[in-house]
Amino acid sequence: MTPAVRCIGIRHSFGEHLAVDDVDLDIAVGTVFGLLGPNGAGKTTTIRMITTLLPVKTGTVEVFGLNVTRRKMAVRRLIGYVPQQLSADSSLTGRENVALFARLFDVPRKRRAEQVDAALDAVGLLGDAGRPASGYSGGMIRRLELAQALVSSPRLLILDEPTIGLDPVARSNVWERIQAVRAETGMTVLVTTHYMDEAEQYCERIALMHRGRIRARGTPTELQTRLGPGSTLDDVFRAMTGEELEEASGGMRNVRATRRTARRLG
Ligand SMILES: Nc1ncnc2c1ncn2[C@@H]1O[C@H](COP(=O)(O)OP(=O)(O)OP(=O)(O)O)[C@@H](O)[C@H]1O
Repeated sequence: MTPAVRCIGIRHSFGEHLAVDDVDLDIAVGTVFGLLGPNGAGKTTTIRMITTLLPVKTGTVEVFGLNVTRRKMAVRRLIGYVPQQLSADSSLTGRENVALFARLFDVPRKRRAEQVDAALDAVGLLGDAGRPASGYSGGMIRRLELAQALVSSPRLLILDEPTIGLDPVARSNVWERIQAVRAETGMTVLVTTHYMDEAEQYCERIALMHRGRIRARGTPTELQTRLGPGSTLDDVFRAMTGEELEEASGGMRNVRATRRTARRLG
């Protein structure tokens, strides 16, 4: 069966810096796939190539068998994308925000109102849809962004760090919504995260990325079993890279990224 995503030998450089280095990925239709790694591993750059936002200069990317370079517009129609940066407008209501995306993504006019409400309902925001997003909590904003991505009924949902900066309750709430929509629609989900516990709990398959390369892949259990009983994904990461995840994701960059998110949600 044609996979939802296939990357073969993709590379991307920013100047001299090789951010994505010979990455192969195969994501089966209907899977929740986690691309894991610390800040700066190359996860966002990989995702931006899959979503057609960055050109694929080396290697090949296909989404449901469509080449992202040759069939850019067709690929975009299949994808719902929740980026790390703020994509909701705080001056608009929840419903207006989702309606804007419905227009952007060419949801047929006749079906728009119905699909906007269905997307808001799927993320548990129908009751708050008439309020300006400026009054939403961080978790509600993330769920609103999820509704924006879902309104076009994508076959592939891509989420870049969907729960960064959220408290544990809001984090599990976002995940429950993602899982419910997935169960109902059979949509494929590609998610990046550096929360290993979330990957263990919610992802069926994962790839561990570090310094531009995939260092390990498999189901969470397969990866943990390779190291022996009681191992966590943090242990796997350490064994693959020789570094602590904390160390690898530490420093100013991490602080800046967290602050950026906190500001955006605050
Ligand atoms: N526009 C850019 N210009 C220059 N360098 C960049 C750019 N975007 C990313 N990089 C660099 O490429 C590398 C990979 O970044 P990327 O954002 O893909 O990592 P990431 O795993 O998604 O981490 P994060 O969660 O912090 O975004 C990093 O070293 C980063 O500094």
